[in-house]
Amino acid sequence: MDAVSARSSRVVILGGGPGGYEAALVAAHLGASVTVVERDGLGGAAVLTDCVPSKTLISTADYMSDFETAHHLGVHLEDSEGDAVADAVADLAEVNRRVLDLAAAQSTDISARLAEVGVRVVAGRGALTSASTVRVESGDGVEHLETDVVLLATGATPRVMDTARPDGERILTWQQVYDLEALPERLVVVGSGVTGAELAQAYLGLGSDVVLVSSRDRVLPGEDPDAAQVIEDVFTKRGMEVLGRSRMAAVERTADGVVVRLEDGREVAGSHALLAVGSVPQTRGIGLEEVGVELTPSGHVHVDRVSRTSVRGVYAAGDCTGVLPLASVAAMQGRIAMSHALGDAVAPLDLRVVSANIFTDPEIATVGVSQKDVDDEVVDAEVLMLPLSRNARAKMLGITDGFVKLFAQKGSGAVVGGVVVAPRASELIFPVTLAVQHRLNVDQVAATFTVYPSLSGSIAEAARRLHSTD
Ligand SMILES: Cc1cc2nc3c(=O)[nH]c(=O)nc-3n(C[C@H](O)[C@H](O)[C@H](O)COP(=O)(O)OP(=O)(O)OC[C@H]3O[C@@H](n4cnc5c(N)ncnc54)[C@H](O)[C@@H]3O)c2cc1C
Ligand SMILES: NC(=O)c1ccc[n+]([C@@H]2O[C@H](COP(=O)([O-])OP(=O)(O)OC[C@H]3O[C@@H](n4cnc5c(N)ncnc54)[C@H](O)[C@@H]3O)[C@@H](O)[C@H]2O)c1
Repeated sequence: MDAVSARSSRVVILGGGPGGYEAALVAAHLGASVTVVERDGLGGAAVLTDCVPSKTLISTADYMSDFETAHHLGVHLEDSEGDAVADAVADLAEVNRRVLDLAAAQSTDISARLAEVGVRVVAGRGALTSASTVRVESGDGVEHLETDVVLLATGATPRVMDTARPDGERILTWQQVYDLEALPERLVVVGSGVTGAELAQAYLGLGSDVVLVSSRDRVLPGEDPDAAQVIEDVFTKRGMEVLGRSRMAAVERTADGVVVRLEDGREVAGSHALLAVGSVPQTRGIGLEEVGVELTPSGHVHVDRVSRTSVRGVYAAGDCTGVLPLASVAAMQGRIAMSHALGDAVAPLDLRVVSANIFTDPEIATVGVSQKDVDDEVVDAEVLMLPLSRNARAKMLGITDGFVKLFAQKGSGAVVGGVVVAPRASELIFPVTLAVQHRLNVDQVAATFTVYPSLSGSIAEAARRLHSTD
């Protein structure tokens, strides 16, 4: 499609999360007439209930943990009488108000940006009636939108088990915790994936007693094993009870709280339970199968690397595709879809260069190939891991847990991946991402100046130690 036809094209996007709204911006920029149909609010689950709220909550928990480590740096907190102050106290109602206000403000900013570029937003639930017609049900009735291009960006929703039904009061999904007025006394978090690990540590930092029910051998299965070990050690060191190899069978209300029944018969009592047992894509009941859009056995929309579905003119992006459930990937898939559909230059999605971060304390940031790829001999790489405890800046900052790990291709020395476990690892991973994306070798990274003293000095040092003398 040339630029003229892009200008006369109509695009309808189902879902206003990062997959949907980033695509809308690109399509509007290319001159298309764009409508976003959104059921719950612009920004999607990412902004309203998942990514943004959890990271805002974690910011408060991180701030609180600084008080705990203050004495290591020679700081003692006293009240006006000169008596030692034992604890900082989080007012959860206030914290949650801040979380929800910030999410709402972010959603408003997205609305303003879409309005600025002329995108029409329809509040309602959309469904396909053909590859070129979308039916929208809203408070105002039913509308049928004719279109040339459809983008499905309907996201995912928390998985609910029949034996553990959330009630919004004591048994909660991660989307329901922001209505709590007081801190749970004893929170049982079920599921030790990224969502469970991040929120378990957040509530521990805020002052709850936390039990983490993990069905696997260790927390954060699927992540770098060295990084996951550091995080599990930090969890237990700070007083979290981690129950490994413990699969939840059911969660029930009791007179004054909840009981989590494990498959092996054990019971874990708590004041509240937080279910973090995964998500399901929102792809059912919206006409996809009827129109011929192919779904995978898990219910995700099957897409190729330019976000095409099995039906011409219908694209999909984000968590409904299950490609890699990250806001950044959803946004990239959405942008790629629109560039492809509207005839602009486009490079297919490249997952090898996605950087991701787990917002525990310390954070875990990763990019490129993984330890598993190396162990499984998918990639022939040298691995170098450098603990941060020997870094001068880390000592000054009181950082005891964490490391930098680099993967360098044997022979060429090209940096093909890395892991950083550190406070603000999300910021520190960027130089490694640059190296991976632009195929810099370890000598190029090592020869780049770093500030002294700095945590990033350990990245250059790791590269230096990977220098090959063959
Ligand atoms: C607790 C948690 C924390 C996370 N933290 C991070 C993080 O720190 N960084 C990161 O990169 N990723 C994070 N993620 C992942 C990230 O939130 C998702 O990858 C992202 O939301 C996917 O965006 P999306 O556009 O596909 O879908 P969503 O953000 O889910 O948006 C989809 C939207 O579509 C709407 N919708 C659905 N069906 C219809 C319909 N039929 N008609 C109209 N509208 C519809 C929904 O109402 C929703 O608003 C986190 C996830 C969770 C669960
Ligand atoms: N910081 C971030 O970027 C961030 C944060 C949260 C989520 N995410 C994205 O969302 C994806 C999904 O993460 P998630 O943690 O929500 O889901 P997940 O599916 O990765 O983890 C769910 C965990 O619950 C466990 N589980 C399932 N049933 C159980 C049971 N009955 N008892 C005990 N444990 C049980 C599973 O074994 C699994 O480890 C991540 O891979 C990531 O891409 C990203």
